[in-house]
Amino acid sequence: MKKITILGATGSIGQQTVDVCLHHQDEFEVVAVSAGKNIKLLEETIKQIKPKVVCVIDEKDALYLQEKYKEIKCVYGPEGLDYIATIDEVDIVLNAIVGFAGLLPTIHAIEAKKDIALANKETLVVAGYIITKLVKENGVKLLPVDSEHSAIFQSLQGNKGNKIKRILLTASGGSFRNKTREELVGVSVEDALKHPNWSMGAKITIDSATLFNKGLEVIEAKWLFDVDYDQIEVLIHPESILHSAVEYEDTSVIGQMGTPDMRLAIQYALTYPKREVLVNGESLDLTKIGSLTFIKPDFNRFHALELAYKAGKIGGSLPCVLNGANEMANLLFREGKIEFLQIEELVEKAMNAHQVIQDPNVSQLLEIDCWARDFVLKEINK
Ligand SMILES: NC(=O)C1=CN([C@@H]2O[C@H](COP(=O)(O)OP(=O)(O)OC[C@H]3O[C@@H](n4cnc5c(N)ncnc54)[C@H](OP(=O)(O)O)[C@@H]3O)[C@@H](O)[C@H]2O)C=CC1
Ligand SMILES: CC(=O)[C@@H](O)[C@H](O)COP(=O)(O)O
Ligand SMILES: [Mn+2]
Repeated sequence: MKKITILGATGSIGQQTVDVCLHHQDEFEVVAVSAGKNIKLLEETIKQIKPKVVCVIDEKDALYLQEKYKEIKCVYGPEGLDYIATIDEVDIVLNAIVGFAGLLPTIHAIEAKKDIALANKETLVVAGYIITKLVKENGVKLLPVDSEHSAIFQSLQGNKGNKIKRILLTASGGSFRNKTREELVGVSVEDALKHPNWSMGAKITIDSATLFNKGLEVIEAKWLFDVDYDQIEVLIHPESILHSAVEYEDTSVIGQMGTPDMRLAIQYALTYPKREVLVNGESLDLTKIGSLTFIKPDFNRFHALELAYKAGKIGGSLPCVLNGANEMANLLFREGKIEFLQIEELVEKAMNAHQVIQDPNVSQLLEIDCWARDFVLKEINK
């Protein structure tokens, strides 16, 4: 029986993880779950999976839950997250928290020698050099959940010792993939939230539309697979069927295809190296799809992608600035306070205003993240 903590259990990935675990109750026991503020969904989740421990953001929610569910231990805040990320009996922590908030629990879980199934890509973007070092030192597994990185990971199986020539990282192009840059002026939040192929949380859906999601994934791939940035090629692939691929030295390209269903990537991270039945999984019918399209992204149209390559190549504290500024700008757009194209403008301004620090430690990263968010807020209030 594998014992699991799910961080961010009330989110899109979190709920799909719950679904996977419910379908494999003979194999997985969910010991602990965390939520943010969605207490109603957390209560439904508690009834389904009966965890021993739950964590929420606010003390008042923890007190409410503790009163109602006396058999469960209810904790809260950053200390609560650290607690459930490090419970003795837990084998693997699936981190599906959105944003920078996922960093510290990942670090603490690794230090407590837990394997990590990582959906929270922001962890690797801001602290890839710290995380990969900790993973080695603590002898734990870091298993990708992000669909592209799961595809790459799957394409690497059976090829130990063979050098990667290139990674082909596919991108749907997001909600506005058919619009020119001029047509992006004045686009609505509602339209930006309509992803063509995936149903996901709001932040990542906006990131897909700006292509910051793909930019974050480029940096995520660099750390997960130990490649140089010029070995990572992004391809716009509107059908989202080839989830990514690896080219080897002999020019053979091995990829992973499937219908867009995150439960596969989640399940593979939890059952690796075994493959199991994906309950209600839809088989891919290539004859229905007919043809697959691949287009080289134009950096002028998808400027966010260019910014992410720049941040990744310069490295140090710059990816943390890109991430923090993007998180704030993404939120301001969703709140109707800025225009869509201002997201990348604000991120670029923050990057330009920042004095890069090489190898920042965790407390420096916390400060830099705050600085980048404040910078964006000050810019829009000028
Ligand atoms: N959704 C997808 O298909 C994919 C997502 N990912 C990545 O997975 C991560 C999660 O994405 P997704 O599931 O879409 O996001 P959601 O917004 O749907 O869920 C986020 C989860 O994190 C919780 N949360 C939010 N803020 C905090 C905080 N400050 N402290 C603690 N918990 C918090 C939320 O709680 P609550 O809602 O209760 O407030 C919720 O449980 C992201 O990093 C994303 O990039 C990667 C690939 C695909
Ligand atoms: C499902 C998943 O992994 C997302 O990160 C997805 O990749 C988003 O689609 P885009 O390719 O549009 O960014
Ligand atoms: Mn992805």
